[in-house]
Amino acid sequence: MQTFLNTVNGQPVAAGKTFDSLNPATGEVIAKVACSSREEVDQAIATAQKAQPAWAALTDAQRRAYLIKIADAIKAHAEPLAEWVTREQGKPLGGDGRGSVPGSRFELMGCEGWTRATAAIDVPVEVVFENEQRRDEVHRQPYGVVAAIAPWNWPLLIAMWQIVPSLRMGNTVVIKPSEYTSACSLELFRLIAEVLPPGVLNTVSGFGDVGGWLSDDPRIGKIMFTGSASTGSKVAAAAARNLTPTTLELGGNDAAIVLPDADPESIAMGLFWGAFLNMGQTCACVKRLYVPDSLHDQIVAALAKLAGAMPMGDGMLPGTAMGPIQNRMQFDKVARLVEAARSAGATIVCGGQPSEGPGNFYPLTLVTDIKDGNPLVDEEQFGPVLPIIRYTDVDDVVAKANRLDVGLGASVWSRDAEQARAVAMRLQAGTVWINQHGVIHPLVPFGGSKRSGWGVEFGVEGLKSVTRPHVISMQKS
Ligand SMILES: NC(=O)C1=CN([C@@H]2O[C@H](COP(=O)(O)OP(=O)(O)OC[C@H]3O[C@@H](n4cnc5c(N)ncnc54)[C@H](O)[C@@H]3O)[C@@H](O)[C@H]2O)C=CC1
Ligand SMILES: O=Cc1ccc(S(=O)(=O)O)cc1
Repeated sequence: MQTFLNTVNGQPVAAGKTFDSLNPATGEVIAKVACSSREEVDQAIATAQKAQPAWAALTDAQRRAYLIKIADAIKAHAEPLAEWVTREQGKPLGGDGRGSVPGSRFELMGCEGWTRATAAIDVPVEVVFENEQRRDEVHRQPYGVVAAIAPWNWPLLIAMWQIVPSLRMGNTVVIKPSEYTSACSLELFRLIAEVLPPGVLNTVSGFGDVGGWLSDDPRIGKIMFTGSASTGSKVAAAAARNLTPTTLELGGNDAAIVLPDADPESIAMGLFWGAFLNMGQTCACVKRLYVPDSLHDQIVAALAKLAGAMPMGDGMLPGTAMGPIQNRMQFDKVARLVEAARSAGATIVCGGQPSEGPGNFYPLTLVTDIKDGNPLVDEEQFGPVLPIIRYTDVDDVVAKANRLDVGLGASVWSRDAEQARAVAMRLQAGTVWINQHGVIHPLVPFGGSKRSGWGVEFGVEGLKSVTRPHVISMQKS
């Protein structure tokens, strides 16, 4: 069985302790993964620190050229990487074209596309003030070593969102993948490190303690964390001790509001994938669907029809549209929330019973006759379950959408763009989509409001977030 190793200074690090990586579709052990010791974390940070000045001294054009090499390497290895993602994360291989199931190949296409798009962004020097006496320019300087801590839901894509902007702006990186998806991640990082100067991208792996050692190190110039709010708050506490600037991308509980003029048939597919992309294991998935009384039955029927048409199984098998839940912790959470809803009298329209046999398979589940306050509505399920809640009054539904302490995304669905925009403007979320949900873009800032995070990723703002401003202020006369 293959053991996946860390890469430090461009070299594999011999494994001391290892842990198992499981296939969520079968429960089988598919790989061994090195577990970093405290000394190895220390060494990875020291290596990144040593390599950083030379990396920052390259011109922006040279670093952009490295990003293109990274994109080319991803493209060249996309298929085996996609297979590892499917075996370890569970999402189906799917396709990479319009109309195909968005699975591992889609994730790899995103990794490549995001890298190329980030290489193409300009971050010009800003002249913020100029008159006859003075000129003030804002340049950007890298923070130094970025500590990146990644989750298991989109293990490669989210890691790329941390690595690529950091490198582009002259930082070096130490990244820790989730313990649930380390094999596919370490393989990607190894391939990327191969095309970079030694020490520019380094990896550590293991459990929460490894993430803790990394985020609590005073040599770290910037932390980029994606994961749960509870871990995010531990990372923030470590960052506070060292005064380390930190970006946090945490969970959400996105509301989608269908307005009474919407056409159920034409929005059903967008709502479906908005809720069930990656089996709902996506931060910016619809987690609560609010529908007007007048459209309730039509929307429920249209979503149930789509749910019934999605074959679920091992993502390596052709034709699979939906895979397993990635891990038992998440599976148990989903099962508990559905049971809580059922015992409170909710209707389980479809799904609701875990499949027999090996693997973390949980059917696509639609739940109606449920209200705000039920744990299935109020807690982020992060799985293949969607509560559908009736409403009659738009002011009331806006208040419901805004009542939780998280605010990553939200969406409004209507035939009338202006009416939808007016509702969108009242929603408390980092992004409010209209007639789509979770459709992120490499040039558009993405981040949470309230307790869904700190800061944004993507676009110019994302690049600025891995730098500090450096003001050059000149007297002219
Ligand atoms: N915003 C997002 O993109 C994501 C949010 N989530 C949310 O998080 C929940 C649990 O997902 P997990 O991946 O288990 O999240 P998690 O927060 O437990 O883990 C995320 C990463 O943090 C690391 N970590 C754990 N303890 C740490 C510590 N004390 N210091 C530093 N790093 C530490 C983990 O090893 C992993 O690499 C989900 O139910 C979902 O609600 C999960 C994945 C992505
Ligand atoms: O399209 C892919 C995609 C969309 C959202 C996210 S998350 O919200 O950051 O989890 C991940 C991948």
